[in-house]
Amino acid sequence: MRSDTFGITVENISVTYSNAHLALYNASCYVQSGTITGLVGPNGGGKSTLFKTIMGFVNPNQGRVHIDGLSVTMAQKRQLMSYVPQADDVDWNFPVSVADVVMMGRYGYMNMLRIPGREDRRQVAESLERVGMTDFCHRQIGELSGGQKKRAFLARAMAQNSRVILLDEPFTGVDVKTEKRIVNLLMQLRDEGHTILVSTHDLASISTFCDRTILLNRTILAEGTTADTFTEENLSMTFGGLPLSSLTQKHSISQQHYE
Ligand SMILES: Nc1ncnc2c1ncn2[C@@H]1O[C@H](COP(=O)(O)OP(=O)(O)OP(=O)(O)O)[C@@H](O)[C@H]1O
Repeated sequence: MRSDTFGITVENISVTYSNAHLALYNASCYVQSGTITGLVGPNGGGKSTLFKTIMGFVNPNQGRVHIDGLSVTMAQKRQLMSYVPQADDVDWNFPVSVADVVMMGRYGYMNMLRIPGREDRRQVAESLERVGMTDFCHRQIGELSGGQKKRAFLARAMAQNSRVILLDEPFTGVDVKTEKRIVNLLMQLRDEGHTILVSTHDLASISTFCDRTILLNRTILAEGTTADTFTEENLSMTFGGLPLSSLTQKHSISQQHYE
């Protein structure tokens, strides 16, 4: 397909977990370079699985992923992608400070001893400043609010300075002001040339900041510009026949609930 181009190319990916659950089936999509692309689908629809496959944390049983034309392994080596995980995927009891977490984004640039240099410290300070977390840099990560945790992990992704940034539900549990702040940062990063893929259950805000949208329910159901893709018909297909008005309210929708 478009593996020679910039952006993320996902071709015919299927993922089966060890419990035999088929989380993704024959999924193909293209995340265009230099855009913010929203990834939308019901709970259990496979969004995190797609992120983890792109990051190389999960191995597909079929299909291929390319990031800026490179295989996942090569893209990892070149620090091409960074990941802001869902809050549930993080051990908040791990005894590290906010500054330590953000410095982890620089590990790929350090030698085995992981002694930060001047540029590493500068990038960490700048990233903390941009997410408004400088005053919290010595705080243990377990002692942060939900919104502060998201901002700390976004700062880590920014310090990594990778072209591609994946964010798994960055708005869950954050207040309106923090959501706006994160959206503004994502738009700045997009304008600086980063490629951003973001999953969210906040359907009401998708059309305000996502250039493109991918609809996923175990496979890709629709993709394209948000104006073309984010239609009542496509959303009904993805979420199983619910009216648009009920979907664009700020809540998450369980696949099982509507099956
Ligand atoms: N490690 C795992 N082992 C077995 N099954 C898994 C594993 N991780 C996820 N699943 C299953 O795969 C399916 C897809 O999960 P995934 O986390 O990718 O969905 P999601 O779209 O991110 O959901 P949500 O919106 O709730 O975050 C679900 O049915 C889930 O139960």
